[in-house]
Amino acid sequence: MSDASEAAHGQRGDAGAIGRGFAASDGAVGDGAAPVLQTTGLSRAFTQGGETIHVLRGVDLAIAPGEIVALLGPSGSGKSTLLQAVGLLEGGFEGSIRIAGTEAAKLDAAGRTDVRRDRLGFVYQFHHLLPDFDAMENVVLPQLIHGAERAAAEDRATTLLTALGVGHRLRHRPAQLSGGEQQRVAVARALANRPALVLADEPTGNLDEHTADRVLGEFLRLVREEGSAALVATHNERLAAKMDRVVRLHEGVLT
Ligand SMILES: Nc1ncnc2c1ncn2[C@@H]1O[C@H](COP(=O)(O)OP(=O)(O)OP(=O)(O)O)[C@@H](O)[C@H]1O
Repeated sequence: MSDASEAAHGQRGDAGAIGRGFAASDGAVGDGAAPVLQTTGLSRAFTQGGETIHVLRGVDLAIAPGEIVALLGPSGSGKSTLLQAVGLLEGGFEGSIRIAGTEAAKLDAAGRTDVRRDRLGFVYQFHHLLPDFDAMENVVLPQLIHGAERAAAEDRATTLLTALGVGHRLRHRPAQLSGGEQQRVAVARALANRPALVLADEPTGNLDEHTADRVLGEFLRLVREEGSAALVATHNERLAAKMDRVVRLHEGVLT
């Protein structure tokens, strides 16, 4: 995937071909009862300056289709590390990650890119929108990369951006949008290709409390309407309580 298309998806990671259909699977895809995400014994350690930190120490997590799960934990507890692992953005972990039935360990770089593009949506604390493109194009581009026709992609972008309350800002570039508006565009982009699972890392962390509440409320409503599942890392207990389930990272495992 080119830098531009990675950025269009709001993701980073290893390279792979654009426009190839997602085919790799070893089982549960299409089975509505199967988890969209299942990690088993997921572990990750970092060695720095001779010291090894065991950040994840056997994380077992299953998320059902359409389920919205809050991932809580203090700073440094490993929330971002967990999201990067399940987003197939980082290697170096042990254990199993299955996304819609596909075992990540069995995928090569191109296969991981396909899963990210076809199954996952990403929202970060900072929007990572393409600065030279307006709101509409930021939501259209990932759909074009995914193989959509431009007219259909523009219709969907307009629908999503309007549902998020930024339908009057379609032709504004990111720098011409407020922080809350930028995050709403990032949410629309994450949902554009109807991902099975949205991974959100402090999606409202850079917004004031009032705006964070509104954007998170709109994010949750839209994710529910779209039928996607979500794993949302946050420090905020109050925001976490609005989700279907709360899991907590403590000393490398979920409690
Ligand atoms: N590439 C890396 N090399 C070395 N250590 C790392 C690396 N990435 C993360 N860590 C360490 O792993 C631990 C967990 O980091 P992580 O960013 O996952 O925490 P977090 O819960 O998301 O924190 P925050 O809420 O502050 O964003 C931290 O102690 C961090 O220093």
